Amino acid sequence: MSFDYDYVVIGGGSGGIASARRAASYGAKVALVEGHRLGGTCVNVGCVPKKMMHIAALLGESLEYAHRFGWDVKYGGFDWKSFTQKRDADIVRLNGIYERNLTNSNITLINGWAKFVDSHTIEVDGKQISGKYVLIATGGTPNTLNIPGVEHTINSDGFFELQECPKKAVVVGAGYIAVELAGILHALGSEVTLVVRGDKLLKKFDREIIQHLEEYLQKEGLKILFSSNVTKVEKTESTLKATIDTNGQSEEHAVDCVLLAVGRNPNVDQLQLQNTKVEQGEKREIIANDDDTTHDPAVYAIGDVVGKLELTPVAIKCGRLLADRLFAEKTKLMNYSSVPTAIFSPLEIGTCGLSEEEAVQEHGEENIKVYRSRFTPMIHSITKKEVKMVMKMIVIKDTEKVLGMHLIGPDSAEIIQGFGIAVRHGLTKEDLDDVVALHPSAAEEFVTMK
Ligand SMILES: Cc1cc2nc3c(=O)[nH]c(=O)nc-3n(C[C@H](O)[C@H](O)[C@H](O)COP(=O)(O)OP(=O)(O)OC[C@H]3O[C@@H](n4cnc5c(N)ncnc54)[C@H](O)[C@@H]3O)c2cc1C
Ligand SMILES: NC(=O)c1ccc[n+]([C@@H]2O[C@H](COP(=O)([O-])OP(=O)(O)OC[C@H]3O[C@@H](n4cnc5c(N)ncnc54)[C@H](O)[C@@H]3O)[C@@H](O)[C@H]2O)c1
Repeated sequence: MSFDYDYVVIGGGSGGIASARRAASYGAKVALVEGHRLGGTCVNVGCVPKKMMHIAALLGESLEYAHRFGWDVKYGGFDWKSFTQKRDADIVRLNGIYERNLTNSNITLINGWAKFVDSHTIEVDGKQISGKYVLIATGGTPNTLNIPGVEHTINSDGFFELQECPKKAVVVGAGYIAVELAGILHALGSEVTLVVRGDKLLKKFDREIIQHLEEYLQKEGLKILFSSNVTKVEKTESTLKATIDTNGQSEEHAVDCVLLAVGRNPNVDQLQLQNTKVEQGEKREIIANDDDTTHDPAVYAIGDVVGKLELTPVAIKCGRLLADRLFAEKTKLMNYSSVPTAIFSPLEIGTCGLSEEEAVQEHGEENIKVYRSRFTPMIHSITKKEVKMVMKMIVIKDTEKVLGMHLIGPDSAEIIQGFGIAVRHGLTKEDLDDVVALHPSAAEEFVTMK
């Protein structure tokens, strides 16, 4: 049987582009179909614009601190429009780079939404193409709530379209996106209420670290309502009215923005998967095996659409490893354990491996040991801001093999990327102690813990 292409990739986001380019580098004939903007969620409405806003928030904080370090700073406030225009222009620049990279890799870019005609055949705007292998890398879309007035709310996509900083905002959710966007909005001048269904933020993370975050955010003036739900949103003449139910008590809040960050759904609606043998799970995610195969032998799936670990570097790595296996006879599979990750809230959290709670559950409390360090970061010895840095290392008691490392404080994302190597490769506390400390730094605590 002959096909138009060796590899047809649906979705030009983090995973799709990485897989397409790796396949093309081995000489495969590749087509990539993208219905919207190249770069997908991460570049257009995710990691990249979010991180730019995180930087804007941190710079605002630095301005506050600068005069305590002797600088004469005139503080004129934050110009949301000017900043967001520059942010968006840079994203357009990135879209262009992605397009040029595809062209330079001899990949055929097809603009439009793909649907399956059969396992090997895709239709885009009435035109059909076939591929020996087809990759689904269509990512996800924001979830919503079934409440009256939901049409007046926005999600994370809408957040990046805001033309001005809302004076008052309600953010619903307790995951990565809710915490990051609430924290960033607060730091950029919004009065934020975070509405959390349960009794904690980020429930899969190390509890002690998250407690520190919860206390910090509240001390900074961000209001967190636990055991709460937004039950209704109404549009009034000048603002929105959000009804928030807390333990059965209802209260109305006049706000400019209600942002829902209540999880994401796999982006599968347009694919017409019924024309393939692909099967889906409870949340409609595509069921993919460890080698990214689906129930259809011609179709593979990676990234957010399979819902295993929704992070850009995970989608990229999966995409590249898959291309290695399909077109270069390599065998390596994705390893989902000990993936480092960060929260930019904007106080940073870095984490890799098991939380203390997970370690207790997996190994038993008597078999683990926790090293901790809690100190004032050097910058705050002068700013006098009362905020501590907390670092934790969880090890197996006998061997002192590192199971997890977690920290909260400035530069935590940068720090955990390096120390992730220790967790991923099963190093021991002794191995870490063997490394000479870099002084003065916060990171040195991880090689000097007692
Ligand atoms: C607000 C936010 C912040 C985030 N921050 C981070 C972060 O800091 N770090 C991190 O690691 N991760 C972050 N993420 C997660 C990260 O963005 C995703 O894990 C990553 O983008 C997933 O890549 P993907 O290739 O699976 O899908 P995507 O990047 O979503 O790409 C899928 C692409 O497929 C296209 N598509 C869909 N259906 C079709 C179709 N039928 N035909 C043609 N094209 C189609 C879409 O238009 C899209 O461009 C964030 C996400 C959000 C929402
Ligand atoms: N810094 C980063 O790396 C980063 C940043 C943003 C997103 N991401 C990735 O994107 C994924 C999606 O992020 P997310 O925040 O949308 O999802 P999430 O799974 O992290 O959190 C979803 C939140 O929504 C809440 N929720 C669900 N239904 C609800 C309801 N009906 N009412 C109230 N609350 C409800 C959940 O309790 C949870 O707190 C993350 O899991 C992460 O992998 C990563």
